Amino acid sequence: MAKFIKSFGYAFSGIAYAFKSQFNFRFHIVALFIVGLAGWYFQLSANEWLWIVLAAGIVLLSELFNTAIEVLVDLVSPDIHPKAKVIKDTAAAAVLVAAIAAVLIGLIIFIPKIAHAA
Ligand SMILES: Nc1ncnc2c1ncn2[C@@H]1O[C@H](COP(=O)(O)OP(=O)(O)OP(=O)(O)O)[C@@H](O)[C@H]1O
Repeated sequence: MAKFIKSFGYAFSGIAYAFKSQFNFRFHIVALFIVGLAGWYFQLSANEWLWIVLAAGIVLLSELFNTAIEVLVDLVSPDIHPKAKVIKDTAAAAVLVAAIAAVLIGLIIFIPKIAHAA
């Protein structure tokens, strides 16, 4: 049990590192908070919340992997290397793809509600 709790501590320290070091991670947390407030205001259905949770999870997951990959590349290749560039750029692209999907999901859910309220 102590080992299980300890592993949570390690995971939270990873989240804390990403939060402190990555502007994008903080930006996505703020965006998620705003989406949460909007969801509460528009009284989203359970299905709509599921999509929001999935989108947010994928964005934060990709941010955390991107952070881990950046640190790993800096560790193994502190000097400039074309492959280090490809690895970092591809990891960043994964975040971009997740963020675009999340924005599209947000638009599909919120645009009809905003149009209806206007
Ligand atoms: N060792 C390297 N060799 C070649 N290109 C690199 C290297 N490190 C970084 N780069 C290039 O610079 C870009 C930015 O790298 P950096 O490590 O600053 O990441 P970042 O996305 O700006 O993250 P951070 O949030 O840490 O600033 C990378 O996407 C890559 O194109």
